[in-house]
Parts: sequence; structure tokens; C-alpha cells
Amino acid sequence: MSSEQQAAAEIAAEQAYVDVVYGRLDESTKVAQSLVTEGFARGHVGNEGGLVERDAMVFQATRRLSALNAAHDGLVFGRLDLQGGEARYIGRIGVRDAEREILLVDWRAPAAALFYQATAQDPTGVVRRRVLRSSGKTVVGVEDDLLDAENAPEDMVVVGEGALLASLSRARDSTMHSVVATIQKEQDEAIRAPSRGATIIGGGPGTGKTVVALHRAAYLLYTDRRRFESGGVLVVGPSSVFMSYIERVLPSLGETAVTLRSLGEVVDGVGAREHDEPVAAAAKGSSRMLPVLRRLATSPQPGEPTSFRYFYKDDVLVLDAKKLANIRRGLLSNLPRNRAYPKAPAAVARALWQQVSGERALEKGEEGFLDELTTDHRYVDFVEAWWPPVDAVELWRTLPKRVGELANGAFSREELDAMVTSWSSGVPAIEDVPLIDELRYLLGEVPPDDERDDDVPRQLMSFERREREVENELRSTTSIDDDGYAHVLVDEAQDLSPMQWRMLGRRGRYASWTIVGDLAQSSWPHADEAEQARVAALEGKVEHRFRLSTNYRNSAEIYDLAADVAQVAIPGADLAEAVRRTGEAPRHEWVADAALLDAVEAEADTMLERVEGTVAVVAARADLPRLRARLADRLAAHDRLRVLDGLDTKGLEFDAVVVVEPDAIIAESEAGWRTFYVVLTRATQLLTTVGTTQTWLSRVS
Ligand SMILES: Nc1ncnc2c1ncn2[C@@H]1O[C@H](COP(=O)(O)OP(=O)(O)OP(=O)(O)O)[C@@H](O)[C@H]1O
Repeated sequence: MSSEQQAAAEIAAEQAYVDVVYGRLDESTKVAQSLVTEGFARGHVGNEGGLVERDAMVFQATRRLSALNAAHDGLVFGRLDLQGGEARYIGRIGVRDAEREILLVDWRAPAAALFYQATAQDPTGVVRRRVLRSSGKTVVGVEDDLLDAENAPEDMVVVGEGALLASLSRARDSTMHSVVATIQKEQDEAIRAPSRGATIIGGGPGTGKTVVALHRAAYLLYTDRRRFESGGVLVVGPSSVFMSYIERVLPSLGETAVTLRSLGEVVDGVGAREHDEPVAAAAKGSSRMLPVLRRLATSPQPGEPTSFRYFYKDDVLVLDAKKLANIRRGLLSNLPRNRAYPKAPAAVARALWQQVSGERALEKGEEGFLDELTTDHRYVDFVEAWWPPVDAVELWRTLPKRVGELANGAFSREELDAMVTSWSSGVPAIEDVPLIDELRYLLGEVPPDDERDDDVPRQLMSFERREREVENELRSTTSIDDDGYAHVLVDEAQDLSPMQWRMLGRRGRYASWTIVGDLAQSSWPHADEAEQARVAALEGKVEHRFRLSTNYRNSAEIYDLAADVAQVAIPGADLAEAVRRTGEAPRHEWVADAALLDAVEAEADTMLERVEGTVAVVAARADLPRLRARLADRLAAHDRLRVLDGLDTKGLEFDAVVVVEPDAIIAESEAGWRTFYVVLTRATQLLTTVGTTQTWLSRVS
């Protein structure tokens, strides 16, 4: 038999097994479907028990159904041949036959661990590891690793050159794919690490940190579903583009109950998509912002009354600025502003009563005084104007006017100007979201009615007032208690500012964490400050560190250049080892100013022709508008072409990358060299730089 015939015979044999598994999966799908239907029928019986039972049944069956549907494609992807002759099939989810015998082992089960951990040096009982490549339900190829030749039966066939290299050479599309069939040993160790404390996954670009972290989320859900599904798993990445890039990985592993949020979307109701300019971004991210926000949340609001005069019987009662400041201090001494909101009317009333001295008034007593006061619209209007509930977003909007006065010299003129300019649009940038979140917590929410003090004059809690609250949609008045998760997974963590760490820390106070990052790729300029904030966010949780060492993304030719840039960007950077050579070295074009756009256009065309998958044109932010205008036709014609800035390429990858004006990317921010390093490490196959200057090349050895 020729090797092609042998491979075809092996594929046919595997197809027969795979068909049996799909047959069984279809039966399970029907059962789950009928359980959903039956569950709904039970609900119609009408008693409470029926409804509870229905909810539980429908919930379980629906979850099973969505897992079955999601894991459908490429369901069976692996086979282990063990010493002694057992063949064990590994899949995206577990499947049993009608007699409850295992047909397919879930990749996360202990029985599947060997699939990832066995090596030729240490085969641990595995003779042959086989990866099945499928298209839908059809097996289209097999790739084998013979791990233990000595114990292999004579007739054992070994096909292909290894699954990993085959999978690395595929063309990239717009979304990340699961690598469940080819997870490598060091990656598997990080995926299966215990869930306690914080698991920190480091390593150079393209080493699989993101994909490993996502498989880890699926693994954790499998091992402790009750805890992680009810407590929630939050996955945070740098941008919404990145979140759409990774969004399919978990569903393809049968997991749909995970919350994916970009850094601009972590706070409910606030969706930010754009980054600030570097100076404003660095200022807003700094922990120097914290005292400013504290002062903002506790100081008098602009426009609020500064005194109150009340005539009662023979007395003139006066609350001047000093007295009001005293009441304010008392109210804020142990409660955030909005939580103190129900106590404000009583505090004002008390301060007024203390001034009462007239005989007629004293005769009537405090009760009589309060009766009259709290039904008097002047008092009601005053308290409403002096201590209204404050919404975090509304308060954030006052920052441009107030930051100068509240900063107390902590920011330079340049920083203040950059922030004020950024706020002029009124639209929050990604860097504003942690500030709004900080304000939410500093202000607190208005407690629900039943938690309010009994000594609050009821008139102020009138129906009319509550209606007004709803009308104003005061978001800070909604609960902040449900921000917490059972597991928080942070990708590209090297870029988190101190203020962003604080925002995530509040969501992971009782959580275990997975933190993924590579310092060399950091665009945050003050590493020490961010590190302190990270440590504070983890609040002493035990850290387990893993380092991934092999770059699976870039060709070795591209990574060699990137590694030289890394030496300039961050001496001592954690460099990975690239495993794939393509024979295509990066190219550098040096052109005159007037020829730049033509050259970029021509290069984009060449790339679109030469690669099957995605192409990115990456430039400094200031260059994007003219590039987008010039490439508008091509962008309309090709979904796979993108024009973006360096920061927005974080975490992504493309088959071909055209880097426009590297010197401008480097000059754009303090972290310019590191951003340039990130950009270079996005290309899987082809890389070209086009520039009117080439100063950077002379710095790179
Ligand atoms: N075991 C593997 N088998 C097949 N492909 C893999 C494997 N590990 C990683 N890859 C692929 O390598 C590429 C890089 O992975 P990933 O984006 O997770 O790396 P990263 O370390 O997060 O990179 P960066 O830090 O540069 O953003 C992806 O296309 C991923 O699918």
C-alpha cells in the first residue's frame, strides 16, 4: 500500500468511529430537546413545585443543548493508543453510549490529560497520539506522533508530520480558533493549574498566552461548574476588536456562560471604544487620579446652596456655609455620599432644631417643630438642592471644570490640558471607564427604601421624588453589589493602568484569577506603579507562575527582526523561540514623502494577492485618516484587510502586515518602541515596513 492509500484507510476507519459518536450525539440532542419541551409542559400544571421543577429541568436541558450544538464541529479530535491496546478518543465534550460506556472523553477530564502531557521522552504509556482534522462531521486528515516505538504493534500505521506544524501554517481569518487538538505540554500545565489564588501566565508574543487562558476558563468551568457558573467568569481584554477576535473560542469548546468584556465595557451602561492620546491616557490611568476623585466625590457640588434661613415662630434659624460644612463632614464621616442621602434631611433638621430658643417653639417641642418643618416646601426644596443623589457619570462630566482646582498640583499643565481636551467631547474614552467606576464606589448607591433610616422625614421620600429619580436614570443609584465574579481572567495585563487594576480588583475581590501578559509588550509607561496596583488588586492571593516559551505565531524570519527591536525596546525582554521557517524575510521600503501613499497602496495589493488570510496596514494614529481614505476602495472590497494603529493590534494576528512609518509609531508615545515590537509580532507570514525615514533601522542591530 502507498502512504496515501494507508492514510486514506486510516481516515476511513476513524470516520466510522466518528459517525458512531455523532449518532449518539444526535440522540442526546433529541433527549435534551424533548426535556426542554416537557419542562415547559410541566410549567403549565400550575402549582409552584411544577414551576420550580420546570425551571431546573429547562435550565439543565438548555445548557446541555447549547453545549451539544456548540461543540458539534470537529467534535472528535484526538485518539490515544495506549500500551496494552486501548484506544481512547478525546473530544470537545464527553459522550457515552446507551450503556453509559465512554465513547468520547472530554478534553478536560483527567483521562484526557495524557493526550497533552505525553512526550517521546516520557510517553507515560502512550504509544501513538493521533490528531483528527475534520470539516464539520467529516474527517479530512490524521496527523500522528509516535511516542513509544518500542511498544508499538507491528501493524501500527503512523501518518503525517505532526499536527502542530500543520495547524500553524493555516491562513488566519478574523477570529481566533480553539487549539484544543494541539495544546502543548507547557501550555497544558498552565491550563490545568489549580484554580486557587492567581495564575500568572507569562511569555513572549505568540506563545499562546491568550488561547491558553481561554482554554483554562473552559477547564475551570468543567472542574467546578457550580462555583464558576453561578459566581460568573469574567474575561477582560484590551479592546472590543480583540473581544470579537476571541469570542468564538469558548463557545467552540461548549462553554457559553462566560462574560467577555473589553476594558472600555467593564462598567454596565458605559461603553467606551476609543483610547485617549498618550499624555491624557497616562494621566488618567495614574493613581495620582485617586485623590482628585475622592475630593470630587466629597466636596460640595457646583451650584448647590451655600446657606439656608428658616423662620420658625420667634426664631430665625440660619445654616451658614460653616454649619453646612459641619453637617457635610458628619454625614460623610462613615458613609459615601449617596448612602448618606437618606440621612441628610434629618441631619439638617437636627442642626436647625439646635438653634431653636424661642419660648413658643420650645413649648411645642421637637416633634411639633419637625411636623411643621418637614411639610414645608422651603425646607424640602433646600435639602433636595443641597444633597441630591449624585450619578457617577454626571459627576465625571464635571471633571473638565474642576480638575484644575482639585488636582492640588499633582498634574503638570500639559497633563491637565490633555485631559481637559479629551473630555471636551463629553464621550468617555476607554481610560475614563475606571474613573467612572471609582466614582460609583466613592459615591455608593442610594439604599433601597426598606434600608432607610426611620428618622428620615417621610415627605422627602415621596412618590413624586422617586419618580424623578427614575426619570433621571441615576445609574449610581443602582446596586454595585453584583459586580463581583468567581473568576477573573485578564488578558494583555501588562497594559493595565493602576486605575484599571483598581476597577478589576473590585470585581475579583473573592475570585480566583488568571492573569496573562508580557511586560515587553507593555504600552503603560510606569511599570512600577502598575505593579503596585496589581499587587493591591490581588490582595495577597497566592500567585502561581507559568512561562510559555515557544512562539507559534510568527515565522522565525519575522520574529528575528522583532527580537532585535525588543532589545532596544526593553533590554532583557522575555523572548520566545519561533518554530516555523518560511524563507520569507521581512522587507523594508524607504520612499520619498510624496510616494508614501502610493507605496502603501501597492504593498497592500501585493499582500492581498500573496496571502489567503488577513492583511493589516498599521500606522501611527495621526496617519490613519489619510490611509483609510486612500485605501477606502480596497477596504470596501476586502473584509480581510484592516487599517489600524499600533495599540489596536494588541493580541491580534494577521497573515501579512504592512507597517507604515515605523519612526512615527515609535515617536508617538513613551512606550513607542514597545508598541512597534507588538506590531512586528502580529504577522504570521509576511511583513513589510514602508517609511519616509528609517532611523529605527539604524538603532536595530
Ligand atoms: N498549541 C497550539 N497549537 C496550535 N496553535 C497554537 C498553539 N498555541 C498557540 N497557537 C497559535 O499561536 C497564535 C498565538 O497565540 P496567542 O494569540 O494565544 O498568543 P499570545 O501569547 O497571547 O500572543 P501575544 O502576547 O503576542 O498577543 C494563535 O494563532 C494560536 O492559535
